[in-house]
Amino acid sequence: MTEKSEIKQLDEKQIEQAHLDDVVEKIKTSEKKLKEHIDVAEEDLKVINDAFDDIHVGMDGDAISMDAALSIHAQQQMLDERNNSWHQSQQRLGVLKRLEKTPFFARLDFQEKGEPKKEKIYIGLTSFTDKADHFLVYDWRAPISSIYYDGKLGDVEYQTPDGLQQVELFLKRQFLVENGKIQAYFDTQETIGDQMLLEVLDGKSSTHMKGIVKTIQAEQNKIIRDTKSRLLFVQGAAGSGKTSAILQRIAFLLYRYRGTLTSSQVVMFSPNMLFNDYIQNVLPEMGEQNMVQMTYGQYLARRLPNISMESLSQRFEKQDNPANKNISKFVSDIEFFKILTNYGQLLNESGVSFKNIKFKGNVFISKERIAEIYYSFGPQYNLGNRLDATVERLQKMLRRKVGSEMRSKWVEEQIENLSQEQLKMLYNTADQEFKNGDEEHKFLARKIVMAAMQKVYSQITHLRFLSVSTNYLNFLRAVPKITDLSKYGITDDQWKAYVEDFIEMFNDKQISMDNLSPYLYLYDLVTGKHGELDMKFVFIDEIQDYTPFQLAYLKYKFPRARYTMLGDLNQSIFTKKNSQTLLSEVQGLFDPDDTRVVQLTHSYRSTKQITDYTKAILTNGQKIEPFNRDGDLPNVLISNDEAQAMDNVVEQLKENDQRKFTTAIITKSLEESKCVQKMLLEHGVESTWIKSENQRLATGTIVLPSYLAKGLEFDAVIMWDASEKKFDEDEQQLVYTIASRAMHKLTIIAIGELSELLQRVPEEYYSK
Ligand SMILES: Nc1ncnc2c1ncn2[C@@H]1O[C@H](COP(=O)(O)OP(=O)(O)OP(=O)(O)O)[C@@H](O)[C@H]1O
Repeated sequence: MTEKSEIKQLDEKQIEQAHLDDVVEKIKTSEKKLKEHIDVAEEDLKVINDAFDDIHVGMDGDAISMDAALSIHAQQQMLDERNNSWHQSQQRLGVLKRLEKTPFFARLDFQEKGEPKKEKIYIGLTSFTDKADHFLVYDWRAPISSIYYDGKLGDVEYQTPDGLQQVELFLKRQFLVENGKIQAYFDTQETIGDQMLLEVLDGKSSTHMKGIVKTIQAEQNKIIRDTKSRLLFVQGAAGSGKTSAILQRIAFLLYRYRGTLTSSQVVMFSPNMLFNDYIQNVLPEMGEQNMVQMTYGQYLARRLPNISMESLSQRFEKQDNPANKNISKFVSDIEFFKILTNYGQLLNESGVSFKNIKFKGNVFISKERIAEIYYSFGPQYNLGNRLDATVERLQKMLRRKVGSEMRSKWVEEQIENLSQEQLKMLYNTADQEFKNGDEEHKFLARKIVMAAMQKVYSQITHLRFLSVSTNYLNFLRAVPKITDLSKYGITDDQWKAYVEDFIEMFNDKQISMDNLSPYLYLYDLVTGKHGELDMKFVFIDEIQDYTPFQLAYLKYKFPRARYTMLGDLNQSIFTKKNSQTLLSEVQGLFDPDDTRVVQLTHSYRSTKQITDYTKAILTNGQKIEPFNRDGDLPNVLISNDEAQAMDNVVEQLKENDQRKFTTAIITKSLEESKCVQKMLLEHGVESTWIKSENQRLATGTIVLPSYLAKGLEFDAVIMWDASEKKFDEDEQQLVYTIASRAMHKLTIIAIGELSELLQRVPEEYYSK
């Protein structure tokens, strides 16, 4: 830089700083007003609450006058309103506090086509006005802000709710602001300058994910602002910012559809609960509420509270023989979903199984009778209303039985044996009078029968007469008759064994992941449950670990939602699926005109050296472009035995600690992670063993199995035991997933010979 331009920069920086100071002042004024507002609201709340207490005190006994009831209602309404307003003000105050530290991170100078004047705007985390329509800061999600993320200088356009708008862009300036001070600024020609991104990416990892508003890349911006697609399918390399982008997308949607979309209408399915914890701060930091968040397993499991399903580690460590693999593939595919859907239609004519309804140990309404009733309704009925009509009929039958049951022996006996205490309980009032003994007898008999029948009544309403498991079993048994299993490389005997397996597990109150979704789908079909119509956006992260059946089922459960599915077909660690087929199967569920597929190819997480190395692990992977950030070559440490390998780990940890890197030691299995943590302790090294997804990430060194590392990242990763024969050829994607968690430093530990999967990485990509 010449001396002159340096001075110019200095002046310019001072001018920008003065402007920033001015904005901060105004933000502070606004905060002050808001605080006053909050104080008043709190005072009001206190007054209303006190008044509430007075009303309660004024009530005598449990009888409550109409006036009091009305008054309570009015107070409650007021309370709710004030509470809401208090809550909103608090939230806004939180956002302003953050804005105060970094009021804006970018400036745009432009002129709209057809407008006489040039404009200058600043962009920040949220909009800020000091008077009506006078924007000192524009929200990063405002339509105009879009050109900051994807426009070059010159003629550019951006999408507004009314259509495309054209502008000429003269200046795009980025600011690095810390605690209200501009540290540096860059004027960039293209999209977000690499310089700024480099600053951000060079930072350290943490136990919680960070937002990326300041440096959203053009390719990510497309995903974030998409409002058209019914299915937005994002394939992105490890570390390409898929998760980051969708969290920004959720924030964008909540902004764009403010007033019609609430955070409870957005659901995100994530790979495990550890990951949920990892990302939970991103939205609140942008002043938005978190969406509904769960794992697919959790979503299903809550419907079968008494049955335990396969855990992540069981799923991961299951050793499948070839026959099981074929069956697993068959029951996971769309074809199987269709078979089940068609089977559901056949059930409208015959085949649904029921259980006897019992009363006092005897069959009260037999299953055959129930089936007769169920199929007595004409073909215009579907499964759902057929069941409703049956319930109604059964309840009617129950009511009709009351009379005859009242005359039965057990009732007689019970009345005779009633104690005074019990009698009192049965009477409506303590001094209830009857015309004669007969009337009293009848009264008591009815009471007793009704009480006993209440249980049956609720069994009927809760559909206990429907045998869900038998119906599922019937279906499984019918499969060989419906389709030719040999087409899928499955013999009849193998299928029989699969069915037997289901029975055995079910008797043990367990169900496999393969059976779980079809089981619930059949249940939904029979009970006629339609999905959750109110859900507007569904996000599915790590899509490669879902089966097509599961995705089809989710689509059935959220029929009106728009879907964003993201994944890295290079990281299928559960399904080991051929990536392209998954994509085409998913696309088959949606209208092609409403589908958009986006590829993110740049990998931001890791240094160029690490990305080059991990990329070389994949033999036929998706496209990956490293981001040009410099670091060490990955180091591969090969030792003769376990003790030496452990020494290597300890040495590496020391070095990482010195460089202030947080290290994760990632092992293949859960068992190994346990051993490693124990051995570390024997060496006097403290670490946290993450053994279940219900834990939280800890600071300091952690040890965890591969399948829990999904979606996470760490300054440094030590891959424990990439020895020969440790990984099968089809576990390439698993090795890739482990290695690609590293941001700044990757170390591979092996004993004896290095795994074949890593031997093919060219030598120039690592140091030995
Ligand atoms: N535009 C960006 N600006 C700054 N940092 C970014 C950007 N995009 C991604 N990153 C960073 O890159 C890292 C990886 O992002 P993220 O975890 O979202 O990727 P991913 O595609 O979900 O990865 P994976 O599939 O490996 O789990 C994170 O540290 C994230 O903050």
